[in-house]
Amino acid sequence: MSAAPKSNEIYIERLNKSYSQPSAGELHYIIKDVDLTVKGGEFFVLLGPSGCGKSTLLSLIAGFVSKTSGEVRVGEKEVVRPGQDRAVVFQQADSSLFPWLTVRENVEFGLRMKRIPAAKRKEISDKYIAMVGLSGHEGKFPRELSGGMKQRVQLARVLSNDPDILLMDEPFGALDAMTRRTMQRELVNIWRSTDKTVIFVTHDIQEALLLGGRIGIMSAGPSSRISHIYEVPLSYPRDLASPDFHQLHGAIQSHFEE
Ligand SMILES: Nc1ncnc2c1ncn2[C@@H]1O[C@H](COP(=O)(O)OP(=O)(O)OP(=O)(O)O)[C@@H](O)[C@H]1O
Repeated sequence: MSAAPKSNEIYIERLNKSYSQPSAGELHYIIKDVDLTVKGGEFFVLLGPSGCGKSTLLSLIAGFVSKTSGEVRVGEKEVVRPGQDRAVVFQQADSSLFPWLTVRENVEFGLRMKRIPAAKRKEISDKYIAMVGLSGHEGKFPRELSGGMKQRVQLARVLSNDPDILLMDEPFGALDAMTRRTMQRELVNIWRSTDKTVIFVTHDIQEALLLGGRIGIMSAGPSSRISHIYEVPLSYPRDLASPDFHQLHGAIQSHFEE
């Protein structure tokens, strides 16, 4: 008898998403026949050119958009709507933080909704605010924070809700290079200290190689699919200057030059 699927595993089978094109009156496939299994606790990167359908695939897993056909399951459950088991981190923290709430109030928002008592809320928010390096900034409002700090608040809020799965859509795309590197390091540390499954969308090969245990290459759309999956046999923290890193970078780059 096979074991039941873990609640933080993601199964995608023959997944299609199409929109009808008003002019042609025919179906326009954004993604077509996508098959993917992401194991529990895995850090999986979706890499592809702009407009290929990465965000669409992530939104299908999040339950924000409905599929045209095929299957998306988390553990044994079919995804039909957003759920507390899956949290999404977007590129722009501005659109997800409440401007009238402080850092701590933003981080505790979901806990308050779940009616967690104040002392427990504080314990949890303290932990994640410290984890993302924002201790001492608890009383500030989003307008008083830099872009990188706002992104950390978003991450702390998502983590404090303790989702099994983190869906991240180019979360560091708007940050300057130095902050981005810091956030990448912190994310890897956080992921390694938990059992969370991460799906991370990017179009940056270097970022994919710094973070991912596996990297799924999405072909250019329309009718995009995952054309190749790379295993990344490099230990963390990844060394940008190592020959293995360089060699994998070149191999992945070649997919986008064909
Ligand atoms: N609601 C919609 N109706 C019609 N087409 C859509 C809709 N949403 C997305 N698309 C199209 O789907 C395609 C994929 O978009 P998506 O945002 O998933 O790509 P992406 O790979 O995440 O791009 P980027 O890296 O630029 O963010 C694009 O051609 C986009 O125009």
